[in-house]
Amino acid sequence: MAAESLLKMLSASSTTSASSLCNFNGSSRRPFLPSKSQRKPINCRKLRSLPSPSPSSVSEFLGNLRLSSSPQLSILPLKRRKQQNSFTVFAMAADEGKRMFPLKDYRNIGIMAHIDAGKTTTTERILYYTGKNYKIGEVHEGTATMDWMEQEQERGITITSAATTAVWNNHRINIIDTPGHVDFTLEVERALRVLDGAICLFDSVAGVEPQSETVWRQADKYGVPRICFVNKMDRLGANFFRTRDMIVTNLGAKPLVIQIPVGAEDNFQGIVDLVKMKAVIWSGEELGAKFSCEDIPADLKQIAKDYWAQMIETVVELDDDAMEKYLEGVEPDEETIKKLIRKGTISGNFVPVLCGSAFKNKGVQPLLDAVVDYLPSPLDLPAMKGTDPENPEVTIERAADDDEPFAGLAFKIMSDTFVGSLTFVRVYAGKLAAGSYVLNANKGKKERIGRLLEMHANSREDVKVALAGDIVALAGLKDTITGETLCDPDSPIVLERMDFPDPVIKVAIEPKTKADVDKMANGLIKLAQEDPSFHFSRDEETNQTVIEGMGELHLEIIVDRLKREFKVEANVGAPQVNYRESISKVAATRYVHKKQSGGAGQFADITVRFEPLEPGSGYEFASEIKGGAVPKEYIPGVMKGLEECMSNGVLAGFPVVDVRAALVDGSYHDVDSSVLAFQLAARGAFREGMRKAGPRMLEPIMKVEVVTPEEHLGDVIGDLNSRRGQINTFGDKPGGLKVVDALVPLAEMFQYVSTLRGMTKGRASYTMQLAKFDVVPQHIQNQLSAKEEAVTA
Ligand SMILES: Nc1nc2c(ncn2[C@@H]2O[C@H](COP(=O)(O)OP(=O)(O)OP(=O)(O)O)[C@@H](O)[C@H]2O)c(=O)[nH]1
Repeated sequence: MAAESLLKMLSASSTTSASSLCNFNGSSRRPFLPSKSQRKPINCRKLRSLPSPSPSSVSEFLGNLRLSSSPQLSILPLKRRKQQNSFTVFAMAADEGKRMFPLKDYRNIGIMAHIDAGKTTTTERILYYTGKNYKIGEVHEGTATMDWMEQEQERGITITSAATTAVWNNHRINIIDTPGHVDFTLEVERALRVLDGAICLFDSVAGVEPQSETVWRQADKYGVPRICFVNKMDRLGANFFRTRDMIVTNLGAKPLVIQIPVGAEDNFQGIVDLVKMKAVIWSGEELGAKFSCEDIPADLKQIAKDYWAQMIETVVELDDDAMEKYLEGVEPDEETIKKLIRKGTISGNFVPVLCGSAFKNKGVQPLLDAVVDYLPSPLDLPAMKGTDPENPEVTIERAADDDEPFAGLAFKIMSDTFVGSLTFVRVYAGKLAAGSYVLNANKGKKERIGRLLEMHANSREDVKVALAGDIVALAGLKDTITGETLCDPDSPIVLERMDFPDPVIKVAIEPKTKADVDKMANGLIKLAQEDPSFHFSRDEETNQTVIEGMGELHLEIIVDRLKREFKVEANVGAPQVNYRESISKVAATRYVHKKQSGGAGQFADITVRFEPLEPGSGYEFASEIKGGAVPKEYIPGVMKGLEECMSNGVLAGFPVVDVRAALVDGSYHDVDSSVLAFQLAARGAFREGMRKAGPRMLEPIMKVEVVTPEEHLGDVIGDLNSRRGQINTFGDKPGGLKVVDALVPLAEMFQYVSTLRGMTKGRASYTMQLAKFDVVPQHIQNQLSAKEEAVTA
């Protein structure tokens, strides 16, 4: 929101319904005071009197005004006239490029959860309590301006945007969006790549669910420090302690219980804060409901003591001094406990566990306090690593510091109604200025930064400069796609790339009319730019366009977006599995490419050894030539020839994976040899060598979890067996439900949703995710090869 419009809005307001929300940290939320050198008064308005300017309501009112505005602005109370019950407010803006929030007060976080665990509800509550975006709307009831209406309209977008900024206790919290559905695992992956810490949300009835396990492992992979929030404590069947146990058994993690619930289900009232050894009890369920800090209820005193002791014994282990004192009978004070919880969380020793009910507005403020207290700032994490684009062997580091050369990572591209397409960038080091040129280090191309936008809870704002630690959306980039590095052209660096999973499913798609042909091509290019797990290509044999993605839902959404956003009507074929091809043994082959048909001849002689690699290794090429048997200048020809073939296996034309090809020997002719001749020889060597190396087909195997009422259990299992499923475990879920875990080939899972619905009268549900690639049974491999032969004949 522009500073001027914020001030207009402020001066239009006369009262606010300040509820006396006590600050959980004990102190009131004091407005943030920038240092003198950072201040640049842009305007000043005197606000009229507050109805009851008690210290807490004044402080909260000011906090609300400030928090709902941009973090670039600060609202400062300068004068409070006791007799007149009024005070004066200044709005201040930091100079462009100067920090309002020191980097140590930044938190870049994501909220990760299984579908329906309450991520959206919790995020909404966080935005409410940090920005009071809805309250501000109420303040202006009746005085709404067109400006405000526009903001309101935009709110839907900003809330669903890839990142939004909020402020809590003088800390800037950037919240990065992560979806719950497994087809969009990639979205979670790329969010994890750029965030510094995460809240893992669990449904206290269901406990740790399959998608929570997946995102947990992803967070492990990126070493992301986490805190857990056991949500939905108000639901029938809520069980905090069972969820805590599942964090141990299902995730193999070490939970540190720092809160226990007061009551559960209908009677859920609040929490016991074990750090303070106080109960926090909410008096209502509505947004902004009051809470009070009280003594721990008598029936919880013992259990609170036990968990307190567990917590203390765990944290003092991190500090010799604290441990020694504790052994001597001196309990650590609150500050020390918090410091040690923070240390252990950031180093991954344990995960603090909290609880609440986002829906009933209980537990959200302490959760925000925990984000500030325990999750890391960019300064707590190691410097970002990258490589020199000219020399990938050379590692370069960029510390989180405004004075370092600029380096940022594009982690999401999103179409936007207002500015076309937005590229979300995490700035790791240095400064990024609107209107400047940066280098796309992956492509070696310069890009001009048109606009820089900061997304807030209820607004978006043009900023001139983004600083280390910021997450901003850039408008106007032409060539940059997700996962690429933008950097200072004078100090190039390629940051560690994100891993993008390869698509596992594909469908043919055909424009309905000629008019749709160009529109479809344009739409597909844009969608593939946004989403690296979506690919499209032209199948030369069938002359069809093929789109590939992570699941049926993923592709359904792509087709739907083509229709809605790009106005393309298309016919869509049946989904097919993206098989892979690999080999089972080592084989070497010699291939001589020789042609003498008048004019210059062609000669290349190579020996290539093909070796199977570990699953997930992809394809590798190596030259083991000694003594110049194949001159250096011809080796790229061999590499290219082999690489071309790797997308087209010898069995049924599927991509080849987990293979190492080593050029081990060869010979050449002074006149007739050329790069092209070696390229053609490599193709011949591939065809022959792969056949000798025991080629085999691999298929995606899904981990499927079905939750069903007991009476349909038999049908569900019988059906999974008929789909080549391998049942792994059975279990119980609250409410008399049974849970079945199985591994089933993706090829057998198309349209499973409707079969399951029919079989159980809509009472069962399932989730599935890619578990591994496995060898296709011989009879199915034969069928697929025969099909391929028929197409190519
Ligand atoms: N009883 C109860 N219901 C909740 C709570 N939090 C969320 N819900 C409800 O659970 C359902 C799912 O909540 P969402 O916030 O949409 O969950 P989500 O994790 O964002 O879901 P996806 O975006 O689909 O992954 C909604 O009906 C919410 O009202 C809670 O604390 N208690």
